[in-house]
Amino acid sequence: MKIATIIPAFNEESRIGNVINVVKQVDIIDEIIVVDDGSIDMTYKIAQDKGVQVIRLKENKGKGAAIIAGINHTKADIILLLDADLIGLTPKHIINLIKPLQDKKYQMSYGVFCNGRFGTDLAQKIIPCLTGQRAIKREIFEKIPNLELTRYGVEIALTKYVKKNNIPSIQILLKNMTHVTKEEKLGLIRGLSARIKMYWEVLKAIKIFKFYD
Ligand SMILES: O=c1ccn([C@@H]2O[C@H](COP(=O)(O)OP(=O)(O)O)[C@@H](O)[C@H]2O)c(=O)[nH]1
Ligand SMILES: O=C(O)[C@@H](COP(=O)(O)O)O[C@H]1O[C@H](CO)[C@@H](O)[C@H](O)[C@H]1O
Repeated sequence: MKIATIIPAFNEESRIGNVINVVKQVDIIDEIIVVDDGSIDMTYKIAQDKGVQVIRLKENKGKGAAIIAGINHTKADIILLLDADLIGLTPKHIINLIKPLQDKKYQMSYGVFCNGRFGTDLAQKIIPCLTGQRAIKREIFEKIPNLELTRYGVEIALTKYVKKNNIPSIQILLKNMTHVTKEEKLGLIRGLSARIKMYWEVLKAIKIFKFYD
């Protein structure tokens, strides 16, 4: 089974290189696709210089659209989604996410931070489905309408669909991992505002995808 890693990235110039370096160490990964979602920093150039496939969206269309743009660029059977701002990612984390699908026991795995940092651990303990670290069979994406419109709601849409259709999925603990928060990226005020916008998009996805309930 072909495996493609898709990394949606919006203004991640100082973080994306580390994530790409780790993915490149995992030899079961056939493709690495970074989707630059309308960044205004050097995300595109840094990813390109790492020698991976980079898709550049002319304007920011949101995480859901970025992921779909990446999926439309590959024929891989298994899609590994990773955020561009991860801290502590190792090849073992990646293999642990992919193995349940390679063994054909599950069609989706989703990673939950633990022993990383209190804040990000807690956030994912409270709402484990809000995680960008997932391995998913490609055909699942093809069955969910309008994923490209979900922005930060993409994880909700995926989770709802999998639950609604009793698709076997498994939670994978991502030990000693965390990610850079919006406040750390943008400062307190802009970070908080971006967080509120994110949770609004998540709530909209819960409402839109209600019929998957
Ligand atoms: O409009 C957006 C917003 C976010 N992202 C990417 O989606 C991932 C998760 O976003 P973010 O880090 O903001 O979410 P958080 O992990 O902070 O909830 C990161 O790789 C972002 O660069 C994106 O591609 N487009
Ligand atoms: O962990 C969380 O509470 C949120 C917000 O993380 P930040 O503190 O803003 O980095 O991030 C999760 O939810 C997002 C929306 O579904 C996903 O895009 C992230 O991948 C996920 O880490």
